[in-house]
Amino acid sequence: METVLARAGWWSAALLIAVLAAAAAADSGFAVHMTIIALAAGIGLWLSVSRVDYGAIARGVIRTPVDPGKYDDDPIRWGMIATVFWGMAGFLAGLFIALQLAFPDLNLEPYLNFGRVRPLHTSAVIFAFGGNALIATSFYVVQRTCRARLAFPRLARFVFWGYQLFIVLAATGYLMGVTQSKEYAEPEWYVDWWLTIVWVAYLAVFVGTIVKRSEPHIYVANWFYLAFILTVAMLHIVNNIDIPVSLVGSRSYPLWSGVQGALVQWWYGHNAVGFFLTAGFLGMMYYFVPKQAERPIYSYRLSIIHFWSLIFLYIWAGPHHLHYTALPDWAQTLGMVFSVMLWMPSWGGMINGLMTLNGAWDKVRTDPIIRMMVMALAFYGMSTFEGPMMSIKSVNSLSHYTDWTIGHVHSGALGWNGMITFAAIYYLVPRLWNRERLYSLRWVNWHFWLATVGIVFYAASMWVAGITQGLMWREYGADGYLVNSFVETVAALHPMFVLRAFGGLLYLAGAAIMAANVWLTIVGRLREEAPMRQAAYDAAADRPLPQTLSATPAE
Ligand code: HEM
Ligand code: HEM
Ligand SMILES: [Cu+2]
Repeated sequence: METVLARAGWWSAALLIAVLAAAAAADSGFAVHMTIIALAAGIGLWLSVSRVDYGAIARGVIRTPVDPGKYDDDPIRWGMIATVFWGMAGFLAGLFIALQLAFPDLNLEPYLNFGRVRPLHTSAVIFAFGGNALIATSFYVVQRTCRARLAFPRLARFVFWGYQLFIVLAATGYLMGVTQSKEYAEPEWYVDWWLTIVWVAYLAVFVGTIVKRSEPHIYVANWFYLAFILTVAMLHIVNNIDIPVSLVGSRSYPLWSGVQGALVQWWYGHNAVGFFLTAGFLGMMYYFVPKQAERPIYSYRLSIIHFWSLIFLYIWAGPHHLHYTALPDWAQTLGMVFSVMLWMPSWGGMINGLMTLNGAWDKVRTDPIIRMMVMALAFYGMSTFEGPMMSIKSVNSLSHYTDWTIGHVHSGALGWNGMITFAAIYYLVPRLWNRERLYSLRWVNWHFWLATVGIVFYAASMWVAGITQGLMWREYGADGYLVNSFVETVAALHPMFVLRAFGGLLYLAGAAIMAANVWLTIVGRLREEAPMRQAAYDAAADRPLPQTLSATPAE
């Protein structure tokens, strides 16, 4: 009883503060945000005093298995659903802005114009889709590899719900025009503060679980996850130091200004790629690839070298986003040199992942989940070759500001982050819900091909668009004047923008198939289907296998 009262007291206090802040708000964006927080607190209050067991209802809806199991998997199950949901939302927003670039009439002023939906897209895919995938998989992996239940279970639930609140505040803010205009760090100061609290709780749960482990060794995936959590905390705090104009308003001014501001921003932006989109997802790779392939990691020693060299080199490479700017030349060169060196550990990681399949390569033909993992690693390798190349100043003078960068971003994002996440989801969902298998493996294969063809359309059209743009911008006539006006370059890109949107549509369609597959697995349905490549196996049964297939690999 006492705890119910105490909880109701806390929720009421939060509700009261939010209502007062909404009433005193200096601008409408802040008022809307405080109203959202008040609503969240109101729901919390209702849940803590209500006699209806909403938890049981929720568990019924998402068919939580009765057996609680050895590990604390509830927040992971929610995280899987959130990942799929936000993924769909983020891809849809991506498709929408892609269509806006091709057909500008789609700019629906003011709430759905390109300038507002673009950060909605980037935050939805990186932080909502990627972030939920990282939090959920890290909680799964750390428990299994440490043989320990999550430390601080209440805090873990706070991390999940607090993070969703962060996403809602960020997304609604962009649509209302509440932004501090720092790319990938657009939320305003109070949303930043909230994320800091959630993130520290996340760190506490993760480290707490490692501390109470019953397995002496800390598996390498946990090192990558830990580097991701710690570094993102550091980046987030330093990049967001600012002074609010009013404590009840949404505006703020950053502490850093001028070229220092630019450097801090791109130290942040680049390492968000390095630690959010790379180190965290490598944590996923180091657990799920060996698991799905049922092979140990190719070289554990290489994984340690990979880890230390990657984190040491990444942190210096940020200035490659500021070539030919007011940033001192030596700093630009430093960024370039570290970027080129970064190629090596990146490929070390890719090779380590791919070679894990030694002795299991036949699975690429029969297991579409493995196929996705291989494709993810291939795109990881491709984008970490392309990146170092683009960081070379002379290359960057062509590629910078063009769609080449956009193509580079999406071969990493769609190919590497997307594919490895889809594979992890397909691995996890049947296990988390105690299902024999996925609803359909053949649907996974459909997803694989739609996504792959979608990426090819996206990346290829953006390479062409980028190089076209770069060359047209720099073309001088004999008279010394520029040959092309800007609008001519835009017109030249139109077909490429349409092709890119088509690629996005395919990618989204694949994800929709995944959402259906995941849901049907959760509700316990199984599609009747023959295993992949059954016909080939049946045929092979009648004749001797080719030499390469029958030979047992040397251990
Ligand atoms: C259906 C899939 C997707 C489509 C159609 C799509 C489309 C787009 C478009 C049109 C832009 C704006 C480009 C510009 O300003 O010229 C963009 C930017 C961006 N997208 Fe996507 N996107 C998709 C998926 C993703 C995913 C899954 C991620 C990350 C995991 C991602 C990350 C980004 C980032 C980081 C940017 C900003 C790039 C920059 O400023 O250089 N996108 N996207
Ligand atoms: C060795 C690894 C990598 C290096 C050295 C690298 C380098 C670069 C360079 C030089 C740019 C263009 C900067 C500009 O001209 O403005 C860039 C942009 C970008 N890269 Fe990479 N890249 C790497 C890997 C990746 C990966 C794996 C991803 C995604 C998963 C990624 C995501 C991005 C994003 C989002 C941008 C656009 C930033 C913006 O302007 O908004 N990069 N990268
Ligand atoms: Cu970078």
